[in-house]
Amino acid sequence: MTEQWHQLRNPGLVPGGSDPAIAAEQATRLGLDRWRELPRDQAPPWPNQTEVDDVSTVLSTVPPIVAPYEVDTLRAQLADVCEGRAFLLQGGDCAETFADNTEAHLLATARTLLQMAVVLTYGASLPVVKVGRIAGQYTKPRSAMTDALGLPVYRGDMLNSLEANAEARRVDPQRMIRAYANAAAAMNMLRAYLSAGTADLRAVHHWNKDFVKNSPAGERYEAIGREIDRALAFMAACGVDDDALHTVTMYASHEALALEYDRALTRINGDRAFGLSGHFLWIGERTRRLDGAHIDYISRISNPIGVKIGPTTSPDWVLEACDKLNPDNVPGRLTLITRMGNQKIRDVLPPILEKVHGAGRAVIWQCDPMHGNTHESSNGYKTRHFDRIVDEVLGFFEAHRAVGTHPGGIHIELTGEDVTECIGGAQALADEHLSQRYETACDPRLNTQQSLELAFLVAEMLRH
Ligand SMILES: O=C[C@H](O)[C@H](O)COP(=O)(O)O
Ligand SMILES: C=C(OP(=O)(O)O)C(=O)O
Ligand SMILES: [Mn+2]
Repeated sequence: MTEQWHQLRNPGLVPGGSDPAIAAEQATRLGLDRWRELPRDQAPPWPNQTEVDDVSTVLSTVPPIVAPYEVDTLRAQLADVCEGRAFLLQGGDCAETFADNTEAHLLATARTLLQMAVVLTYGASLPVVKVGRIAGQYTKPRSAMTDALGLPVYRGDMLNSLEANAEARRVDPQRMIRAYANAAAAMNMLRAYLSAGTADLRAVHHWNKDFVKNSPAGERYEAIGREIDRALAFMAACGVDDDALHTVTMYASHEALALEYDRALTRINGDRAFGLSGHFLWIGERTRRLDGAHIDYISRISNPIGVKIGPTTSPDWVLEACDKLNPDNVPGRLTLITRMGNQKIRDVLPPILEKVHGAGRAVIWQCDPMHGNTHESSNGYKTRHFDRIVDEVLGFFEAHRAVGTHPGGIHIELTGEDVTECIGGAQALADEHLSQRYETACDPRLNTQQSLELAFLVAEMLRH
């Protein structure tokens, strides 16, 4: 067993790793707390700093949610995405909640992602790296500080409660402990199920065949379904019975917004810091100022990281972000998640791609077709139209084709349940259906059928 193996799997065994004085000195050297002095958008209105510090102390000694070697493995797989040899599928709830952190909900999300991944693998003829918005997606940046009732806005279960009264909306530091416990339990369950045959490729394809059979738009997807069938039969005939067909790795990601939480779950390994609250952490559109706290924190951890970029992003800003977040130009380190809106992507994205590609920067380009396409329905629901979502992905592919860059992946808000939150799709959901099952704690998600339909459409785009 090599020294390196030991260090990666046993952070506590790193010489000095469990000594608080040495850990503090290393943290200072790595600048892990510099963010505390910087401007910070969307800072939680903590009622009591002493309580935040006490909770942080507790979280700084617990076993982390993920392990450093997993984080490094994901970074290596994302290097393949960056270099055009793989595709990245990321998805899950906009806001996970403690109440919905159930076996059924987690498995439904995982199952939907796996179903989408099989279709995309076939469409791209490339491996698909699977990352959930899962096991820790418990914070939300908001556009307004109060809601329609005049109450302090809901900021995600890690910070306050969705319940509509002033006391529930008070930000409570103890919720970080509950978030940790929920994330740890979710990660534990996912690891167990996904390594135990639940994710068997044939079973997943079988679920997809059910979708094709039952979807009103099934005919359109039948051809791809049949081709996958043939490919599986061919592999079986050749005697391929690899572990890869039976087990799956799903990585966990969330927005790094409550920096106290992510910092407390940061561990030092050798001379590197790892944010071990999740494998992949991203910074949102509302908190990406380059001189701000969020960008500073994330610049100092070794994880693969993402930054959302909206329609006002300039090519120069992106180059500066690359300098700051990936100065060594390591492939797989930085994912830029474009969320421009279907009406803007074709204008805003190409000049960014040209500049960044021209400068030789290693970047994964991922399309979030959700956050630029939100509107209010005629009956007052926050919703998204399936056609606009598909059109933004199409615009993303067109831009990459024109510039010659790799459309690396998609980032989707979805659930494996039959909710009615986004309109359109083969089920033809319309405004009047939204009230039937509108369950999201924040943004509208694609339901199972809409998610699979999107996967089939993206597979078609990948093939042509
Ligand atoms: O998930 C993203 C943001 O948190 C969300 O879109 C903000 O929603 P709001 O505009 O309702 O605050
Ligand atoms: C907050 C989110 O997105 P954005 O930062 O792109 O608005 C999100 O992904 O839920
Ligand atoms: Mn969202």
